[in-house]
Amino acid sequence: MPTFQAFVVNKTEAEFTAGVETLSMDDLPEGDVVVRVHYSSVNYKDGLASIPDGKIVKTYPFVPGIDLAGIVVSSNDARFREGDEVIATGYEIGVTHFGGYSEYARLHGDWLVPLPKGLTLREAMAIGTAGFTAALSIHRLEELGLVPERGPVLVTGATGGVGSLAVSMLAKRGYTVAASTGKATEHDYLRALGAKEVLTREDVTAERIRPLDKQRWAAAVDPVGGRTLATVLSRIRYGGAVAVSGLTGGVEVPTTVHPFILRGVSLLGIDSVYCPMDLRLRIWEQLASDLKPDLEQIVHEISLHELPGALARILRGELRGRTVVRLV
Ligand SMILES: C=CC(=O)SCCNC(=O)CCNC(=O)[C@H](O)C(C)(C)COP(=O)(O)OP(=O)(O)OC[C@H]1O[C@@H](n2cnc3c(N)ncnc32)[C@H](O)[C@@H]1OP(=O)(O)O
Ligand SMILES: NC(=O)C1=CN([C@@H]2O[C@H](COP(=O)(O)OP(=O)(O)OC[C@H]3O[C@@H](n4cnc5c(N)ncnc54)[C@H](O)[C@@H]3O)[C@@H](O)[C@H]2O)C=CC1
Repeated sequence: MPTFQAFVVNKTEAEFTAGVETLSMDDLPEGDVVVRVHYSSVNYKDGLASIPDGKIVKTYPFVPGIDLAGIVVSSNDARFREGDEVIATGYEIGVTHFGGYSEYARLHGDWLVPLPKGLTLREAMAIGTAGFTAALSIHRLEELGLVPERGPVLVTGATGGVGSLAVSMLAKRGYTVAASTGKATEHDYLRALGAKEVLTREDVTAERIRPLDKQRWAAAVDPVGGRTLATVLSRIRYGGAVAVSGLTGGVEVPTTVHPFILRGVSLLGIDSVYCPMDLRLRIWEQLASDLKPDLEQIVHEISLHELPGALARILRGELRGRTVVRLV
């Protein structure tokens, strides 16, 4: 039986291990489509899946990787045929179902998105869950009426995956982008992506969060959460909105009702994982066309063997932009 390489995490009462192992097709979970994975990517959630108490992985041994893109090698699902290029992100992938850090994956056809014209498999993974989340955030804000004329849009955690892609997409769409980062060395990177103003983490995370503060931004894309989200809510302009997707800055949000009831501010929750397939397909089409970000400035490529270092770095907030994992 043919064997292949995968990054496997295992947790027993005695120890936690993580590393590249040789697997066979019989090790893969059930599913109707087998994919030769060409690229995967590194997301914050994958970082959590690679540590003992990340609360992502439920059963061990396990292959993490919430994103993958590759070519169908066999299919019992009439919608997919050998040779089709596909993307899979979210659902149970890399959480309860073996994920993308593997040369082969067996998946449910319901989770697969045909690779849209205008994207390569590598570009699809440079976007990945992070870019999909940034695009979904922009889509939800625009559904609520956001247009460039409304005023500047803030992106928090701006050098990260969601953040970098949001800055690039918003700037290409004509928005005036303010980007906040804790990395003093990355201001030029953010300006190159299209940010007009670069703020520090402290600028957007107040020591004392006021119920209402000076109105600054028409909207915000926020993958940070925590005290940053509470501060940003108090500074959103009348009728504006914040699309929150993440928790790198913490899960407790010490806000009040005031921004919501006195300024009509909306808080939009962004979930990429169970995003319905019809909307998912529309967002990927946009990512391949009018929302396609400038990926080459953002992407960095690694091998399966370099994953442990990248996963540790994303948890320390040290990765810049997007990291794709090459499996071919
Ligand atoms: C790409 C996406 C992301 O990056 S999202 C950010 C990464 N995700 C996380 O950090 C979440 C990690 N999980 C946790 O911290 C915990 O599971 C929890 C705080 C979300 C909930 O913990 P708790 O111990 O309070 O409850 P349970 O784990 O028993 O779950 C209660 C209830 O919620 C359902 N649930 C759990 N996780 C999720 C999820 N990710 N999405 C949707 N629903 C979830 C779980 O099934 C339980 O429901 P029930 O009907 O009672 O079975
Ligand atoms: N809701 C959803 O469907 C999704 C949620 N997410 C969440 O979004 C967040 C970002 O994900 P990625 O872009 O993949 O991660 P990333 O690590 O690439 O980006 C996170 C950014 O936050 C910054 N950061 C870290 N600690 C911080 C702090 N205390 N205060 C302010 N900034 C801080 C980092 O420096 C980095 O720039 C994560 O919490 C992730 O779980 C990501 C994708 C989908």
